[in-house]
Amino acid sequence: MPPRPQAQPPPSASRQRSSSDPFRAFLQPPEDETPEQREARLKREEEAKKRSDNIDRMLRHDEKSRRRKKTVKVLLLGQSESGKSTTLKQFQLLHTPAAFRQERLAWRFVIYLNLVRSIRRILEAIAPEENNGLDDDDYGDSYETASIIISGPERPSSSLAGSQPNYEHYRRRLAPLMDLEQRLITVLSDPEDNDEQEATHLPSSSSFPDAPRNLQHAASIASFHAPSGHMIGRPAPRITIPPPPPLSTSPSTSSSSYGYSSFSSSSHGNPLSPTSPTASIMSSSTNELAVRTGSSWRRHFTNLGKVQSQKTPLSGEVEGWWEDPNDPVHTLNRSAETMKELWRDPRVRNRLEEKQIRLEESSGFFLEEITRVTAKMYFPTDDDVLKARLKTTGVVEHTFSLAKDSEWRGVEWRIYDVGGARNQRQAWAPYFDDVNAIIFLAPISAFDQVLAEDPSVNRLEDSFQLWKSVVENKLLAHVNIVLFLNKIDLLKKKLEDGVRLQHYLTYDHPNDYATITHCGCSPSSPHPGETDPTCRVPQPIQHNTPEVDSE
Ligand SMILES: Nc1nc2c(ncn2[C@@H]2O[C@H](COP(=O)(O)OP(=O)(O)OP(=O)(O)O)[C@@H](O)[C@H]2O)c(=O)[nH]1
Ligand SMILES: [Mg+2]
Repeated sequence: MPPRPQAQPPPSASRQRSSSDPFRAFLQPPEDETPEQREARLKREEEAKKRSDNIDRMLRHDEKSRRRKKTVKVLLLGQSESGKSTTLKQFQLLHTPAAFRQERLAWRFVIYLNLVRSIRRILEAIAPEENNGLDDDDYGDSYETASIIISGPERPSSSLAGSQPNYEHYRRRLAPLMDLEQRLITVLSDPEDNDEQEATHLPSSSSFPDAPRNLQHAASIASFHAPSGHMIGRPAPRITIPPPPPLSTSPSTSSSSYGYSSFSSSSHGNPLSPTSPTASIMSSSTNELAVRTGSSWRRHFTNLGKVQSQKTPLSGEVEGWWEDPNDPVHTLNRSAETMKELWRDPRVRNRLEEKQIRLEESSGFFLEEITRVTAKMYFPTDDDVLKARLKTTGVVEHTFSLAKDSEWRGVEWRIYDVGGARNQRQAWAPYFDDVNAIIFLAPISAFDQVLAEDPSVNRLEDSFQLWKSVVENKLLAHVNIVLFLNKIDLLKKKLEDGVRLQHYLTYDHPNDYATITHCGCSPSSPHPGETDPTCRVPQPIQHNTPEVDSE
């Protein structure tokens, strides 16, 4: 009889355990197991353990990747120029700073265009009445930005009232900038782009066109991009929710002096998908330069940045863009002194004040930085990029993770930035179905402004109606909605400058920032007027009320 294996417990003990653990007894080796049988059994057990360990490992891996793939989808909503793209840029700067900085140089042309457009707006404002609007045929409407102010009866007037700025002097000397504007638009627009084919590059600075293109070119780009009249044209009064497009999971890549005054959140989440597969930059002479859905505009910019950043301004070894005689920086540099003279001219300032044009509320930031921005080796700072204005059309997606934050580690954040102009809002609805959170931006400084796309509508009124449509939308009943009251710096400045809220709202309280920001607004009641009947939005002038319709 073969000897029992040493590790074999005595039958009595085995029987004892078996009374409490039936599987144990079942797994016990037979009492008469031979050494060969034992060796084979141990081998089988070892293989089974390996298989089991593999399965465990796979399960652990699946669980990890399941956790890693957890996605939080955030939609940025709000009217045009409310600050959605700026908020997105702030997210990018915070969480993907390397990618943000890689694109900085490419923003140079956008900043130039912002500056040149501000100069054009000033020239339009100081032009003699019969000449007002420069060449209207060429330069389009004058209400392209949010800086249009509703007439208020008591604007402070200056002792310079009546004295005329020397329009002809400025017009002649700044004429090259007016040409440059169109050249910049041409460079930033992509004539090859269409709805079927993404354009993939922008010309480098050396291929900057020498002569301004016919303005119809830019306009035709804009209209070319208008699918069924949706993207361009008069505002759509209602938003109807089309059936959700197929799920898209493709990610695209794409703080500052700004701040938010307060936020309230209401708890009221499924897959989002871009509405248009195409992307590009588009513009027209009558509209702001706009960026379209998707990633290719960023690719344009990144490529442009790469081309130029090979010639780093610090290396001193290779030529920089400033050595290219066709680079727009030279025209800007030559015109810098005249631009500064224009911007500092008290008669000009007075005329802007009379016409209630506040360039600082749109792309006018760079007027304060003319020397730096027009320097030959100008390299945009983070803050410059944050302030640069590029209107969004369609939906732009940005993906990032909070790697260092343990609580959110492994979670993918997807932020969707939409165009906020009225004719862009129909692109929002397909995203309602699958979003986890909405950040709604309301620029509270806009009480004395009208919509660029419809000058009969007060911007604050539009923001309220839009907010109401969003919070009342049934599809968003379970979505976390955060309200950012934005542009508080501009509100403060406006109030300090003596602009009175009561000229625009039914309001009977002191005209100071603290009182105004607390009047009738609370997290539970974000609509002024609900808690204080003396503080409410003015009755709308006849206009198309923006609505988000879930039918
Ligand atoms: N002063 C000030 N300017 C701001 C603030 N937030 C945004 N801006 C500026 O307002 C302008 C419009 O901001 P965007 O972020 O482009 O607005 P948007 O909501 O994306 O607009 P659309 O793309 O047209 O829908 C830009 O020039 C920003 O730099 C703010 O808090 N204060
Ligand atoms: Mg935008």
